[in-house]
Amino acid sequence: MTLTVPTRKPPTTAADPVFSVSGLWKVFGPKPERIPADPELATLPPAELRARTGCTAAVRDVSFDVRKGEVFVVMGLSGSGKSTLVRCLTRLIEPTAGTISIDGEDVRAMDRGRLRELRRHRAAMVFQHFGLLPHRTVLDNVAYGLEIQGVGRSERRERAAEFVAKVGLEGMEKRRPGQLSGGQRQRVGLARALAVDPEVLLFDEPFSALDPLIRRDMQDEVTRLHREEGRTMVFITHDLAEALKLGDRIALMRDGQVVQLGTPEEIVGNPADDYVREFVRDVPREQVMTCRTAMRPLSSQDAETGPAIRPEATVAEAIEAVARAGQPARVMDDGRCMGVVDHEHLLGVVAGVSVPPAGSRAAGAAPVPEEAAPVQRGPATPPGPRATPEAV
Ligand SMILES: Nc1ncnc2c1ncn2[C@@H]1O[C@H](COP(=O)(O)OP(=O)(O)OP(=O)(O)O)[C@@H](O)[C@H]1O
Repeated sequence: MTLTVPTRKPPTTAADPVFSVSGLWKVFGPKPERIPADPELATLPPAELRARTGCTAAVRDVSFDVRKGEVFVVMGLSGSGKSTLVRCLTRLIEPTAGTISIDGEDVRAMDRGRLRELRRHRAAMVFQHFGLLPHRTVLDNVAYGLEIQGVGRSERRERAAEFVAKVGLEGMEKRRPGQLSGGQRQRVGLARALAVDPEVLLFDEPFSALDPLIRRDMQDEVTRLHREEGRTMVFITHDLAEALKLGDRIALMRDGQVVQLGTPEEIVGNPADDYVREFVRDVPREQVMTCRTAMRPLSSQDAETGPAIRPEATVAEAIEAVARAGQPARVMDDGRCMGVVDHEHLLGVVAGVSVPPAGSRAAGAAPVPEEAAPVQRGPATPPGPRATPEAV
């Protein structure tokens, strides 16, 4: 797996939730309400639940917050419940049980008018097939969402032109969707969603139909827009590399449940169970783990000199700095030395083993494996995408 993860942002710490979801269920099938209400049925494995009740629990007792300004990725294999979960947020699918709020307002209590307002102004969905209007120009397609909102013609054309430029389509305003490539059409859809200035953008696998190069371009575009605008985004994907690249936090789903919710670094560095461990086993750890995790405390034997590196720099960047300098790097935050990254600890992160702090063990002693069982790196059948051997 090749990952082009830029230096990570510091983790989002703002507690402000935009969406707040608690105990959410969506059950498809006859008399769905009885499933969450009955402790015995609620805990049946999916196949048994289907056999006994004819129901599928697409979302099972899920709770999470989406924080202001973060990219929150919902990730999982096909059928794990990602689309159902995200559609429940704006009630494009009606939840069976649980609570959802946006900025503290109860979404399940909203009437039709309020729901329409929610979907048009506050939480716009960007679909895989953008549904562009074929007979309208690029500019008019982008202006369409504003037209629905009742914005006047000259203002909406002005705003649309601004967003056409923002997604890199300047000069193509007069073309029709049929005269654009797949990637350009995606950009039009993105501009249309951005133009209505929603508080949250919900992306449903928007790039999965694109070829890999255009896909990478679009991922970079989303990263850039997010950096420039700080807009809250919920992003569905089944692609682990995409999740790690875009997500501030990732909710990893399996059979309707969130099996782990955390930063990419938490998920790769500290998988919650064997399923997650298997999922992330081929991730190039040095591109996800940061100096914050790899550093050891400063010791009295450390030299006063050496390169300085930020805590959120990736281990890959630290390896380069340490290799160039030929000595450990100091992890600096606001002029303060938080610790040191040396070649031993950096290698420990890459190998997936934890190395005790300098001075706490005899020289030459072996590093301590993270798990009791030896770390296995041989081929297996992971549930997620495979890495190419040369990329690992
Ligand atoms: N309308 C429906 N009626 C019955 N079952 C449904 C319905 N919609 C979804 N499901 C089932 O709910 C489960 C979750 O589906 P969902 O589409 O949310 O998964 P997903 O993770 O988004 O999958 P994909 O990546 O393939 O889109 C699946 O088992 C699916 O078959």
